[in-house]
Amino acid sequence: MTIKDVTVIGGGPAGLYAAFYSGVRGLQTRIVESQAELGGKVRLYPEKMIWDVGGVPPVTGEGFRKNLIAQGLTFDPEVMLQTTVEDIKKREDGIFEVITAEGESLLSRSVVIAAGGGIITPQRLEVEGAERFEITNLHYTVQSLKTFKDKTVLISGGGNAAIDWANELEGIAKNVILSCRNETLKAHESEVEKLMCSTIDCQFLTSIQRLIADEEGTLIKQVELKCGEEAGKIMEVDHVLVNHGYERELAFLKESSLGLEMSEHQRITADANGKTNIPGIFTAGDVMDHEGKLNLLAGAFQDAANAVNAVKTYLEPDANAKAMVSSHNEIFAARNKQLKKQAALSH
Ligand SMILES: Cc1cc2nc3c(=O)[nH]c(=O)nc-3n(C[C@H](O)[C@H](O)[C@H](O)COP(=O)(O)OP(=O)(O)OC[C@H]3O[C@@H](n4cnc5c(N)ncnc54)[C@H](O)[C@@H]3O)c2cc1C
Repeated sequence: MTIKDVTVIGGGPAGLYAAFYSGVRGLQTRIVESQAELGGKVRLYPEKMIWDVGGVPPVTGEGFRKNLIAQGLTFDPEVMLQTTVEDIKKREDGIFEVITAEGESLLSRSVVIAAGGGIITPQRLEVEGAERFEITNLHYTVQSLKTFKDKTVLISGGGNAAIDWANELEGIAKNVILSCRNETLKAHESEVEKLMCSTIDCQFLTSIQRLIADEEGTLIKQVELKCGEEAGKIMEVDHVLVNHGYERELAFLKESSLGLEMSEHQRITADANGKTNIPGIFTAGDVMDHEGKLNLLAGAFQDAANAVNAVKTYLEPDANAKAMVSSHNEIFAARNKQLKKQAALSH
C-alpha cells in the first residue's frame, strides 16, 4: 500500500478542492468517498441554479459539480469511491491508518477530513407505505425539472429547500401547494417574500397524514393533510416533493480512537487553518467548526486551501505557509498554452 502525503476523507466541494490544491502544492493525494459519485451535497440539487460563488456565472448544481470534479482531478489523485471511512489511527512512526468499512487500512502522512455533514440521506416521510412511491411520484430531490412541468406538485417542508423549490417550480408546474407544519417559514427573507407574493397555495399548520394511491396502487393520486384536530383535507396531486432536512451519519468521528475534539454542533473543532487537536489531522468544509465558519461552497474552498497549506507545512516545516497562486504552477503554464490555442481557434 502506497503511503500518500495526504488522504482526503470526503469527495464533496471541500474534498475536491483540497485534492486540487494539494496537487498545486505538489502533494501525493488520495480521496476516499462513501458514495458512488463525487460532488457531496451538490448531488442533492442538480437542477438548482447556484448564484453565490464569486466569479462563477449562475450555473446548475449539476454543471457546477462537473466543473468541480474536473478541477479536483487535475493532478490525478487516487480516488476511492464507495469506500466509507470508519476510523483513523496514528502509528508510532506518525503514519496515519485510515480504516475503511471494508477493513482496508489506507496509509497516509496526513489527513484532511472533509466529510461535510457525514453520510447524508434525506429525512424520509413518516407516513405508512410511503416507500413504495419513491420509484414513481414521491421525491426527496429534484433530479429533473421536466418531471414537474404542467403538473400539480405538493411540497412538504418549511425550510430553505422547500421554499426554493416552491418558487422555482411556480413557473413550471401547473399548481404548487406548500404544506408547512408551522405558521411561519424558516428560509431566506427574499425567498419567503417572493413566495408570499406568488400564486403558491400555502397550507400552514398542516402535515401529510396519508398518501392515497391510484387503482393500481403505484402512483399517489391524493394527499390527505392533517390540520391540528381538524378532519383531513384531501388534495389532488401529480407529484409530492418532501424537503424535511437530512439525516447525517458522522459516527466515525465521534467514535474515533484518536479523540478528535468535537464542538457542541457535532462538528470538528479546528482553527481557521483547519488544524484540529491532533497534529497531522486537518479539516475543511461543513464538517469543521470555528467562529466565522461559513457553510457555503465559497467557504469550503477557502477552508480547503487553508487546510492544504497547513498540511504542507506539517509535512515540510520549511515550506511556504502562504497561499500559492495558480500563475506559479508549471503544469498550468503548459496547459495555458493549450487552452489559449483552443480559445483562439473557437473565435
Ligand atoms: C439543498 C442545498 C442547497 C444548497 N445550495 C447552496 C448554494 O446555492 N450555494 C452555496 O454556497 N451552498 C449551498 N449549499 C451548501 C453547500 O452544498 C455545502 O456548503 C457544501 O456542499 C459543503 O461541502 P463539503 O465538501 O464540506 O461537504 P459535503 O458536500 O457534505 O461533502 C462531504 C462528502 O463526504 C462524504 N463522506 C461523509 N462521511 C464519509 C465517510 N465516513 N467516509 C467517506 N466519505 C464520507 C459524503 O458522502 C460527501 O460526499 C446547499 C446545500 C443544500 C443541502
